[in-house]
Amino acid sequence: MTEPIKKRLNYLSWDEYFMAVALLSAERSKDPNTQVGACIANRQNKIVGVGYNGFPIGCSDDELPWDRQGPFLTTKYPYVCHAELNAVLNAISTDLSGCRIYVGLFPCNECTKVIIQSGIKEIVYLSDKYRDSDQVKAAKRMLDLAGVSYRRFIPQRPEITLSFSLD
Ligand SMILES: O=c1ccn([C@H]2C[C@H](O)[C@@H](COP(=O)(O)O)O2)c(=O)[nH]1
Ligand SMILES: [Zn+2]
Repeated sequence: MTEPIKKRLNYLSWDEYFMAVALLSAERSKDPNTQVGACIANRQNKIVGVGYNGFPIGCSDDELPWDRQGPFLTTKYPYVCHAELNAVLNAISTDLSGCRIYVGLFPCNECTKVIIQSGIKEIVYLSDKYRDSDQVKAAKRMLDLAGVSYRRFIPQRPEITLSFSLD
């Protein structure tokens, strides 16, 4: 008798899958300093929205600045749409009740307002590199008040490799 073929065991967990989609989406970003991606999953573990940070539709990447410093209007900050905002706006529904959002970077206060208002109930993040900023402090204050939970994604593997080779 031949042994039955066993299922593959090295498959991605849901958390790994959605975080990987967020990180892949971030690869679309043209921000030279920080590329952020976001992936929204619903209660059935279906992806309902993805996004990354970039300038608004119709606003040429060649016209607007990517600078971080200098007078406000000469920097990227007044112009760039954040990944979480884009993911919510790209979502298939405006009602994201009970959904989770996977993000490469802890959301700022403005994204947090969008996340709360959309009905998203959990944030799973990778980096919290701006944890000491007022924006992130304000974000956490609002999330705590609104009962939106957040947890850091703790990788169980160092990387996921994708290959475009056919064989
Ligand atoms: O909630 C957030 C916060 C920031 N971003 C984007 C906006 C910018 O493109 C970069 C941050 O640039 P720094 O050079 O690190 O200041 O990240 C976002 O998408 N979501
Ligand atoms: Zn933001």
